[in-house]
Amino acid sequence: MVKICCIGAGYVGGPTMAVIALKCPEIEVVVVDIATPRINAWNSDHLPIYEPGLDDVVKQCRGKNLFFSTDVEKHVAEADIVFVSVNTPTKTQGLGAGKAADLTYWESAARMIADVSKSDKIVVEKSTVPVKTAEAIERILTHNRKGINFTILSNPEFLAEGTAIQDLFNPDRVLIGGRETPEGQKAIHTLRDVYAHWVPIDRILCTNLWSAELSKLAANAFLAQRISSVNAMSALCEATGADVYQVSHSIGTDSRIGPKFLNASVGFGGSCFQKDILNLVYICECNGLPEVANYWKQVIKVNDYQKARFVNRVVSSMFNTVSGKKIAILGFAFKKDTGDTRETPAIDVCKGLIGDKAKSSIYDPQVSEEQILKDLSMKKFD
Ligand SMILES: NC(=O)C1=CN([C@@H]2O[C@H](COP(=O)(O)OP(=O)(O)OC[C@H]3O[C@@H](n4cnc5c(N)ncnc54)[C@H](O)[C@@H]3O)[C@@H](O)[C@H]2O)C=CC1
Ligand SMILES: O=C(O)[C@H]1O[C@H](OP(=O)(O)OP(=O)(O)OC[C@H]2O[C@@H](n3ccc(=O)[nH]c3=O)[C@H](O)[C@@H]2O)[C@H](O)[C@@H](O)[C@@H]1O
Repeated sequence: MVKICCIGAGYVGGPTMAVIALKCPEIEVVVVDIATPRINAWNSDHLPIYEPGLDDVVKQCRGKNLFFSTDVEKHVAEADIVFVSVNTPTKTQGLGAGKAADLTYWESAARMIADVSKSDKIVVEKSTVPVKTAEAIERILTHNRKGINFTILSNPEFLAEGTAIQDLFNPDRVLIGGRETPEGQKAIHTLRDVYAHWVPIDRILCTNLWSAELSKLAANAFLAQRISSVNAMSALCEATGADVYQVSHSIGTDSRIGPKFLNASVGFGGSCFQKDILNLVYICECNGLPEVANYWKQVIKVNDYQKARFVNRVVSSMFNTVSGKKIAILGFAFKKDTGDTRETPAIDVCKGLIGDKAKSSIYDPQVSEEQILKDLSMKKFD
């Protein structure tokens, strides 16, 4: 029996592994995490994340071939394939602070894998990481390998929160990058066979390691860039009397542009778009490409502009002050069908309104009052 262990029971690790377990009944999947409350929640009736359809999938396979555990070392040691799906937030201190990805969690997971392994393993980068991370991880893994062979693959995840289960059941593509060596190609085939249980083979794209790593950052940058483009247009629409919905629809019917991701908004949020673009900007700067870095930086600048513009419009439309005025804010998470508030534009909007002394009443069916208060009390980079 093939054994899979996934390090990191978060928004990606949990749903992804639950779907692998469901679709591959002959594979044992164990999701491990250092956060005991999170693992306890995965083992309870109240899963730690809200995602439509997730409860059903977990209920079908938990205790059969899907397990959640805090015994990280034991399950990593026993696994044939180790997915690493730990968080890779923006660095808040030191070199590259405010831009570069913080790989502390990744590095400590890699060191632990190297320490506890007693058999050959395929180590899969599931987290979004800077291009060339696999090279550094390989160095860590092979440093004290005691004759053990580690083969590293990049298999970035493209699910969106709120539709994770649907995206995992029916992905546009699965991307697997590996070394162009016999061992690398063999590992790619092993992982491809896992996904081939339910994903048509022509949707499983196999590339070299660096293309897979960079494609993930590029995909998020392109998606976010569309939103900033339409949001920039929305400012011009407001100035000229054009209607941004009509403009979006009109351009989206051009099959070369396509209709998706053209909804003007208060700005994109979520744990990844901003983080991944900042990371891309940093990589460009490190590679001596300031023009390319500046191009992508603009996507974030327009997003910040859109959030500020929204608050200013609300305030100016109410006689230039919202002081003492009661404002209802419906929805606090960064999008519908999730309870995730990481980088939600609602934080900037609420802070802007509260800063002007509005009396805000905030409600979101998936976000607790405690979480809202915590988010509103934090400074950026807390
Ligand atoms: N959230 C999303 O929709 C998507 C996220 N990603 C990427 O996937 C990665 C994970 O993201 P999320 O699941 O959202 O993060 P998360 O923060 O929800 O989960 C990460 C988990 O890893 C655990 N962890 C950290 N270090 C550990 C260690 N050494 N050993 C065991 N557990 C450890 C943490 O306790 C946490 O529960 C990130 O790189 C992110 O950019 C990619 C696609 C979609
Ligand atoms: O790497 C990641 O974390 C993921 O990031 C995004 O997924 P996610 O952030 O979960 O959600 P999206 O549906 O992409 O929405 C992101 C933000 O953009 C906003 N948005 C989206 C679409 C649009 O047309 N306009 C717009 O403002 C949403 O409201 C939301 O705040 C990508 O869509 C996923 O493919 C990727 O795997």
